[in-house]
Amino acid sequence: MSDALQDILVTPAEMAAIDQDAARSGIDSFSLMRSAGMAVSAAALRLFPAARRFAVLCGPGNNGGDGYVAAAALARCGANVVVFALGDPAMLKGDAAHARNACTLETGAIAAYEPQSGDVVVDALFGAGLSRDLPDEARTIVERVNESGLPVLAVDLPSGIDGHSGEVRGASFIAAHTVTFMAAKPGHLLMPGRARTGTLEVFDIGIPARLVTARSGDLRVNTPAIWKRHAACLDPGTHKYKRGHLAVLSGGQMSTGATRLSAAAGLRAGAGLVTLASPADALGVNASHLTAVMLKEIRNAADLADWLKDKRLNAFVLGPGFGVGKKARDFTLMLCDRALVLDADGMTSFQQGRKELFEVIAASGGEVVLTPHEGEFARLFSEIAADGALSKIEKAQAAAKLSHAVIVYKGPDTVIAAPSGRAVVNANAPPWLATAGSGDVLAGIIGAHLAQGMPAFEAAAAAVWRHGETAIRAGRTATAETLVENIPPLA
Ligand SMILES: NC(=O)C1=CN([C@@H]2O[C@H](COP(=O)(O)OP(=O)(O)OC[C@H]3O[C@@H](n4cnc5c(N)ncnc54)[C@H](O)[C@@H]3O)[C@@H](O)[C@H]2O)[C@@H](O)CC1
Ligand SMILES: [K+]
Repeated sequence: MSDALQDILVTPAEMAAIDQDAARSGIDSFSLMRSAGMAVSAAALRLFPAARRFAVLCGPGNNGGDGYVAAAALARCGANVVVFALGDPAMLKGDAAHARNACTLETGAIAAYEPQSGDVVVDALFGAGLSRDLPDEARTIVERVNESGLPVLAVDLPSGIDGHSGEVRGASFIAAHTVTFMAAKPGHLLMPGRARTGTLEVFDIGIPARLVTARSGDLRVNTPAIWKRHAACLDPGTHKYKRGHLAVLSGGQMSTGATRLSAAAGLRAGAGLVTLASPADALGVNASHLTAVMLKEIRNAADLADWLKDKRLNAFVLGPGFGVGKKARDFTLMLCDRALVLDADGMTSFQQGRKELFEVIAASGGEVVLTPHEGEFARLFSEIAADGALSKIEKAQAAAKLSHAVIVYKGPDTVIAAPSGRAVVNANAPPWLATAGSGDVLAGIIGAHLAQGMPAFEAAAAAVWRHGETAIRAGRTATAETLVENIPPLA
C-alpha cells in the first residue's frame, strides 16, 4: 500500500470516479477485478484455514464479480466452494459477466443457501454501489446468516452498510473481516458500519496512488501523521511559560469534580501552568483537592476581565460542571479571542442565542473548539442533526462551517472538522473510554495542546487520539481518574 493512501478516506462516489479515471488511463478494469477477487480468496484461506466450505454469495454488480473471481480461485486451491447468486447471473454485465463466465462452479439461487456448520460466508452481494435498502431476498439471507453466527468475510463492505455514512440500509451482514480496495471508506469507520466491518484490510489492486489522491477530498483517518509536525515543538525542556498557561473555569461548590478532572488532565497533558478559576463558594472544596493546579477566585465578569489582562493566560476550558446560563454565556464571549475549549454546559448555554456566539467566534480570530456529543450536537445544531442525507462527517463539517469553530463531534467514531472542510475520523478509542468524566479529561487535553500553541484543528485531533491511547493504557476498568494518570506523552 502506497504511503500516500495510508490514512485517506474515499467516499463510494469518489471511488467510482477513480475507477473511471483508471479505465480512461488505459488500465484494464478486469485486471483490477481479478486482483480484488484474488485478495479476497487469499484472505479467506489465511483467516479461515479450517473452513469446511466457503459459501460465496454474489450480487448483481461488480461486487458480485469480485465474488466469482474469489470463488474460482478458492476452488483452484482445492477448497470446497458453493456459489449462490442474487438475481439472474445471466443479466450480469461487463467485468462481472466476464468473471462469472470464467467461474465454472455451479451457481444456485440465493434463496437456496442453507447455512451449515463449518461454512465461511464470503459476502459479495453489494459493495460501494449500494444505493438503497437491501432487497427483501438479500435481507432474508443476511438475517439467516447473522442468526447462524457463521463467520462472514465481506468484499469491500459488509452488504447493507452504506459506504458513505456507515448506516445500515435495511439489514447488513456483521463481518469478521472486510477486504476493501485502495482506500478505506467512511462507512468502515463510522458507526454502526464500523462495528460490522470486523478487521479491515485495505488491499492495493494496482490503481496508481496519484489517481486516488486526485479524486479524494480532505478526509483522513486520525493518526499522528495529521498533527505530529505540530507536536514536535512540545519539548518537555521548554520553559514552563512557553508551554502555556491553561485556565479551567470551575462551577459552583456542588459541581467542581468535572473541572478538576479537566485541570488535572491539562497539567498531565503538558500545559506549563494550570489554574482553576473558581467562584467564591467553591474555593474551599477546590483548595482541599488541588496540589499542582493553582487556584484563583473569579466571581464575575469584572474579575475575569481583570484577570485577562495577563496575556500569558492563553487557553481556557469552559463547560464541565460550569452550569448553564447567562454567566456561562458572558464568560464564553469574553474568551473567544484566546484559545477556548467550549464543552458541556458551555455549549448548552447557547442553545438559544447561538448566532451571537458564532458571530463572536468569527470576529475574534481566536482558536475555538466545540466538543459536542450526540445530544449536545442535536441541541446546538438541530437542523444539521436532523438532515438524514448527511453522514456524521458531513454534519461535523457543516457545524464547523456554521460556527467558525473546530468541531469535535464525539462518540465511538469521533469526527474532528475544521471550518475549511478538513476532517478526520478517529479510530483508536476502545469502548470502555465511554466512562463518566471521560469528556472532561478530553477537554483538558485539548486545552493543554492549545496552551502549547498548537492550532485548534491539530490540537483537537491530537487530543482525541491521545485520549484513545490513554484508555488503552488505563485498561478496561478505566475511570476518569485513572485516565488522567495514564495520559501518554504526545511527542
Ligand atoms: N473500486 C475499484 O476500483 C474496483 C471495484 N470493484 C468492486 O466493484 C464494486 C462496486 O461495483 P458496482 O458499482 O457494480 O456496485 P455493487 O456491486 O456494489 O452493486 C451492484 C449494483 O446494484 C444496484 N443496487 C444498488 N443498491 C441496490 C439495492 N439495494 N438493491 C438492488 N440493487 C441495488 C446498483 O445499480 C449497483 O450498481 C466494489 O464494491 C468492489 O467490490 C472491483 O471489481 C475492482 C475494482
Ligand atoms: K459485500
